[in-house]
Amino acid sequence: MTRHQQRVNEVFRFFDNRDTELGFRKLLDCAMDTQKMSIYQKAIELTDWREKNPTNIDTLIEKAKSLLDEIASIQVEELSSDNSVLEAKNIKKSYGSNRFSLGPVSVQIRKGQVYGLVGENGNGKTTLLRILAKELSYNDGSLSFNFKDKTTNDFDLRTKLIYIPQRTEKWYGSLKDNLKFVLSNYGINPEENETRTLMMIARLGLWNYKHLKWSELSSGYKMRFELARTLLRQPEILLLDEPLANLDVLAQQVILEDLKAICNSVNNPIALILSSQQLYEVEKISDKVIFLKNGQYKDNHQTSTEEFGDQLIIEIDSSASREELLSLFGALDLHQLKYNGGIYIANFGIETKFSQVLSVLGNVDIEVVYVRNISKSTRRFFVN
Ligand SMILES: Nc1ncnc2c1ncn2[C@@H]1O[C@H](COP(=O)(O)OP(=O)(O)OP(=O)(O)O)[C@@H](O)[C@H]1O
Repeated sequence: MTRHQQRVNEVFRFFDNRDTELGFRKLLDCAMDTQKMSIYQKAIELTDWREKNPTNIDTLIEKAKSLLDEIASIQVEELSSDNSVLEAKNIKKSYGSNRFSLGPVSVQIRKGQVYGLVGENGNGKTTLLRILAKELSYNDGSLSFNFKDKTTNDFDLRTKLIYIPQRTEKWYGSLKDNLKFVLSNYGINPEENETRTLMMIARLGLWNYKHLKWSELSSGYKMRFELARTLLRQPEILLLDEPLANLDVLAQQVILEDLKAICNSVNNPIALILSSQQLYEVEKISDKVIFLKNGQYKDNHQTSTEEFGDQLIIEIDSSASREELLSLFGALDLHQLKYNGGIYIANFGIETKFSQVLSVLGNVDIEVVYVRNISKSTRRFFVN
């Protein structure tokens, strides 16, 4: 079975389980992979129908499955993503006027992979992203790309390697017209331009916003517009600086899930590196997390053994006093209990199991807001 067929089957299961929200977004991903304008048009019509008939779920499922049948029968060209598309080796950078220095940083990423770049403010995330985007020079190391076709000029490079900064520029006119303008620069004929633009608008959840102006969009939808504009150009590497800033938690989860799915396209996979302060959300979708502290790079996996061994590290939000917790954990192999910004961080020996900690906490009458096992999360770098 091809990867395309596997993806289509997965979407069928979403509709079988009446999960039409995520299912519909995944259906649009599969439709986009076909690169067939006739399929795009049907997906666009279905999006419009769905917006006009939000409560008619049974008919939606029927219509979606019929389109899926058609999508399944189409041969989709699968692009191999075995080799890394970007390789940075021992990159170093320092700003003359500032004591800050970055690196050495080495990164290797393949298409279809998502890397999360995390770290506190001022630790070099933007600097690294801009270096990888070839927007900023570096002092030492090397940076190489392995694109599908050779890049011939700067415009070509800027199509394949796209960096979206934290603050984007204001635009004029309607959202849809701005998106159509992108494709007109690539000499796409008007009919195909309309179809590709509407398809992207549908996929990025912008259907009801397509006639709005910049000033009428919330920051979340401005970010979605930027992504639509970028994805229309079919980049191979996408570097996003803080795409989650100003989004509420739910919107963050939805956009991350969308990004992951879009980057995993069978036909046009993208290597994505995104910086964020939203540690847990980013960790959930990332293939790898890069942590920067004072410009120094930490590989989550490697550093775990060097700094923490196989300790069990637990974060607890509780109004219990330190003494109460110390006495509770007395029977377990507790190495350290720190109070950190309103929450406790407890380090236990490798013999202690998370289930034992949960059991101890569950057997007493103290208030616990949450307990989280951060032994493998980059969160432990932040709190130590
Ligand atoms: N053009 C510049 N000239 C001198 N110093 C700079 C320049 N740009 C950034 N810096 C310094 O480099 C350091 C890293 O900045 P950078 O913007 O890369 O961090 P960041 O992790 O992206 O921060 P934030 O999360 O706040 O955006 C900071 O100390 C910053 O002041």
